[in-house]
Amino acid sequence: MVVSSAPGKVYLFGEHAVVYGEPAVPCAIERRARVSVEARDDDRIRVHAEDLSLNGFTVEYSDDSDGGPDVDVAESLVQAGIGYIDAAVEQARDAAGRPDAGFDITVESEIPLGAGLGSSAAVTTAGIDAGTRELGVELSAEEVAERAYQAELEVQNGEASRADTFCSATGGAVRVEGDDCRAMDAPDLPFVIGFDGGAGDTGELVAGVRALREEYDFAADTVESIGDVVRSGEEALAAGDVAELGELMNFNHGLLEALGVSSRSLDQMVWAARDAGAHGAKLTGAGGGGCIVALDPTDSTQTALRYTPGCEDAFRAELDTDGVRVEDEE
Ligand SMILES: Nc1ncnc2c1ncn2[C@@H]1O[C@H](COP(=O)(O)OP(=O)(O)O)[C@@H](O)[C@H]1O
Ligand SMILES: C[C@@](O)(CCOP(=O)(O)O)CC(=O)O
Ligand SMILES: [Mg+2]
Repeated sequence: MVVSSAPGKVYLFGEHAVVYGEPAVPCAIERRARVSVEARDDDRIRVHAEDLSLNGFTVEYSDDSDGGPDVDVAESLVQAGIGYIDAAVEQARDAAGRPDAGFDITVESEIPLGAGLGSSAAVTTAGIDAGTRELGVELSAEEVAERAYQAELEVQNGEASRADTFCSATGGAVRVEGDDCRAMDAPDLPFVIGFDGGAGDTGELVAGVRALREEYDFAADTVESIGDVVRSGEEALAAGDVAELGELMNFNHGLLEALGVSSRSLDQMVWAARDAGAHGAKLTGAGGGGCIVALDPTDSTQTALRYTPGCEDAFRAELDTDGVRVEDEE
């Protein structure tokens, strides 16, 4: 049995635009998904995922009953929910040259699902690491990142960047531009996260931006402008200029808003953070609902968010310099 864990992330800058080759800077945070994998004697997969509830049903997914998954919801919903785990299993089988390997899998996560904190990348990355180790294969963080990217690409219908998976695999702050992924020096940043309790569908939101970009030249220009904001953000990061970083985060949020991926509750939380004196605030991840990230070294933003309509939870997040790692091996 092997347990591996991998961190979630916030985007300081660049989500969505990164899908079209612009640079992005995600930062791993100390909230992890843990995946435990135990090889079976047969070729079956059994998944226990406490946090994955579909229409209120907790998922206990197994492919060993003739009637399909062992839950009381439509199979298509289960497949959508379980897609990342399935894709991680395929990657682990492929890496070990064991196409028929069966596993019992348990997923536990501190990362809200579909909220822009990269739960899918963390689960996929930890799953591939634990699955390959259980089969006696040890991959480097970069190899896990590559396979996790292929898995996300498959589940998200060919629409994914390397940003989430590389960040989750290596930890720290990273810079991703197309296939070029590298670690970045970053000062300790005072992240505050606001969560509206909701979720957005990454695949659908990415498809929406693609459609806008194809329909309007100014939407394509907006995507390129996000790239310009990221390049300025890199300079501010190198200079440790937190006030400038905040300004640029505000700008980045405005451009994402223009691309239609914000929501009323995300905007309310962004404004509450700015009113409370945060250096800046923006949505993180695909949007549609979920989380915002603000920079504030004081408690003001967290307190203000707690009283903001639409905000369900507000918490601080520390940069996690650790990427994917083994927690337990028997
Ligand atoms: N704890 C978990 N257990 C099982 N699957 C999970 C878990 N967390 C995330 N996932 C998978 O990731 C999907 C959410 O990913 P996504 O829409 O990309 O949002 P995000 O990556 O921002 O959290 C879920 O629908 C599910 O398939
Ligand atoms: C919108 C996007 O840039 C980030 C999605 O992040 P998340 O899955 O919402 O955490 C898509 C991608 O980079 O694959
Ligand atoms: Mg995701």
